[in-house]
Amino acid sequence: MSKVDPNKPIIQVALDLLETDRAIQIAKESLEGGADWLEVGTPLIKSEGMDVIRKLRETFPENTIIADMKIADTGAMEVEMGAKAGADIIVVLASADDSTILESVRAARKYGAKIMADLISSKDPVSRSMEVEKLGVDYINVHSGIDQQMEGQDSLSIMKEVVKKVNIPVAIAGGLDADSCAEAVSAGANIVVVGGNIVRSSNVIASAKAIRGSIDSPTTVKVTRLSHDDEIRAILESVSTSNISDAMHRKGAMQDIFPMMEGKKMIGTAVTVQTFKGDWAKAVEAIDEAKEGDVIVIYNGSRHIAPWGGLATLSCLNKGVAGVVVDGAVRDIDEIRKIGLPVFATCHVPNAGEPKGFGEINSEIVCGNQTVNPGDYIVGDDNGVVVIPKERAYEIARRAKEVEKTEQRLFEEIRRGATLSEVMKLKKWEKH
Ligand SMILES: O=C(CO)[C@H](O)[C@H](O)COP(=O)(O)O
Repeated sequence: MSKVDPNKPIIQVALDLLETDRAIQIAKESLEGGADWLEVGTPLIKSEGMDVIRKLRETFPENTIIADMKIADTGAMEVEMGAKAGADIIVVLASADDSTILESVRAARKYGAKIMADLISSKDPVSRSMEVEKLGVDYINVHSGIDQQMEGQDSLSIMKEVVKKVNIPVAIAGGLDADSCAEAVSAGANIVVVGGNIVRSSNVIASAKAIRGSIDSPTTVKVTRLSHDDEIRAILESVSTSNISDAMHRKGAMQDIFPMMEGKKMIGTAVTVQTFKGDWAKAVEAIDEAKEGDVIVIYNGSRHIAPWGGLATLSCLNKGVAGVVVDGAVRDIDEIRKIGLPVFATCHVPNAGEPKGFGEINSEIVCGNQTVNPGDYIVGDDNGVVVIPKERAYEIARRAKEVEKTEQRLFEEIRRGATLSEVMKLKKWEKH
């Protein structure tokens, strides 16, 4: 097992996968890219048991292997299992009872293994890190779990406090990428634990190399902080409506709403319009209410009379409106296509209604059979339109990004010759 050298930060690649053979392949690529330690991720252990540790030990006899068992109880028995299977370091939950941690440490000593305490979900991580150090653990992992990351929690600020309080090596985990790894190492982390941004990338070697380069010269990496809204938009820019639908468990996709032109991506926050069969006054007045980056979302209620056309579309350009969605008809489709603003609707027809002024702007509406509230994030592409409730926007954007990264890896494996059924292991994972 390699020692922790304060001058050479360690990359611990978290193999959060479900199959042994894919884990071994990605481990090989990670090591080629400069990773140091191999972590058998919790999902992999739950899916394949101790055999995956044995297999990794057999394949990588010289590398440090971590079993991320997140032990909560029966410390001695579970540490013995992991150590005998070939793990050098076994992970226990720092929130486990002191007796569990003590028993884990005793068993580790007996089998020549070490203990890493994971602070995930600890109520007071800084205090707990000092307590578990006294109990004899060898490493502390300051960790924002995958679900916590999706809600915006990050482990860097906690890690900066922990490194001041303990004398044992400190790891950090939770959605780390090259920039945040550099920031973490600059702030005192000895070990960076990276899962998704290596193992769910289409080019594992390059991703590992990028992280190796960033932590070996952390001062050269400039970390840019985006506003919350800009960060959400940046993530949504990199995913499809299909990824978002998956992230929302098939919720959010509007029905019978189609792109009026191909190849347009639309991301924005909803300005909603409730109108009636072609009455275009409120729809057009909504342009005046909209701010840059908004999407005007209109419930029209008719497939035959349009409340929207070329003039209104052109008018949107003056306000920086990101796009328009109409549950119903639009017209002047030739002009709309020339203007190029993303417009999504049920259909297009020649006739429009009158500007009578019935309806309301910025109330809750139903569009494409989906509830839309003002400020909800609206994303459109060649597949269609999805609505993301504003209060879940960051979480869903992050989860959609994880879906996209996983798919990138599957595309790569199919390019290497596997079939979709093989890469998905469909036979193994059919619901029984
Ligand atoms: O232990 C874990 C989740 O419980 C992960 O291994 C850890 O969070 C690192 O993965 P990622 O970089 O994708 O967050």
